[in-house]
Amino acid sequence: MSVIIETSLLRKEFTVRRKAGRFRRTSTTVSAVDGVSLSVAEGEMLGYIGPNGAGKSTTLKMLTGVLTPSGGTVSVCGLTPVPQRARLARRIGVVFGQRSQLWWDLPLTESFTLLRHVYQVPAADHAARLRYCRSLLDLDSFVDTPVRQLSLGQRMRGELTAALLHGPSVLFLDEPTIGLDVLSKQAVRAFLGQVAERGDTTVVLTTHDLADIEKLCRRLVVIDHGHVVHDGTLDELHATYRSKRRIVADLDAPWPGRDLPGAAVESVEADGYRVTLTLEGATAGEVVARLAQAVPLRDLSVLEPEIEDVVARLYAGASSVGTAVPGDR
Ligand SMILES: Nc1ncnc2c1ncn2[C@@H]1O[C@H](COP(=O)(O)OP(=O)(O)OP(=O)(O)O)[C@@H](O)[C@H]1O
Repeated sequence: MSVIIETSLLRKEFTVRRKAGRFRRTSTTVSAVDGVSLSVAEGEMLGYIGPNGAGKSTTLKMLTGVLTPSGGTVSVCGLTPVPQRARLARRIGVVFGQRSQLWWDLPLTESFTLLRHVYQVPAADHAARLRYCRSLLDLDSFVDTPVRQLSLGQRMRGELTAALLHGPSVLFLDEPTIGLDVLSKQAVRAFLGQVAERGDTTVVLTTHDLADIEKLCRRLVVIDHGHVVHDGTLDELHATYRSKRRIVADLDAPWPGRDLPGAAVESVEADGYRVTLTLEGATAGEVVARLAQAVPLRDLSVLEPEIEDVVARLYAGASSVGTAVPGDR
């Protein structure tokens, strides 16, 4: 697989000037992106996440040629984004939550036709891509409605179509599911899942909705204070942070307060009739068998580690040490 996005020690600093008294101004430098080195292979779907102000949007803006880096190198589709922005625009599609590429007063169909002319897409290619998006994103019921009358979910489906009509090699999505209702979220995720499966478009996705990541992205890059603090699969993230499976058991007698080999008692609730155990080295089956010997069981469930939990711990750890080294935790 060849590399389609590559950054090396990418940096962006902003100078912020503030009034300090009547005539004086002070200026401070904000380091928004501080040495990000990334390599994304063709066809990959990459989740790019981090807490507020971590540097995600600034990175995307440098990758799409909107912002000039302060240092380091960046290459997308073999092009340097800022000086080659016009050529890059033909190779990438962009959906940024705040900005629309649709014409507000026109129906979606007309925006799509205008975009065909902007990008000079051959009619047959345009028609094939539009057919694909119309059916997968279920656009038919609102494709003739002016954009300003669409719901947020409908508009987002239109935005995704608009971003794909010129057949980009890379799609940049900034918070594509933010504020969407459940059905639209599902539609957008299912569609992106299809795009990933086809494997001909590389996708970089930022989101605060970790379910997006869980459903779509095998690889996850976490950024905090401008630094990459994790780059790997979700499973690796769980392994690094030693995420544990848990067993919640409802009991027919109060918990006798015993040690169970291979598990740690996390909490005892409901007057001793509910116990939560964290698996430590033993399988769920082994622990359930030992539990059943210790006390009569009424009901139990095994909980998989929550991505929210592990990411919250990662953010907390990263923030407290500036540049986190997960292995040190
Ligand atoms: N134009 C700008 N001028 C000054 N500071 C900026 C500018 N743009 C971003 N910043 C600062 O750079 C840092 C990174 O911002 P960025 O928008 O990239 O974060 P983010 O991870 O996208 O956050 P969010 O999830 O809140 O959108 C923040 O401290 C932000 O205040």
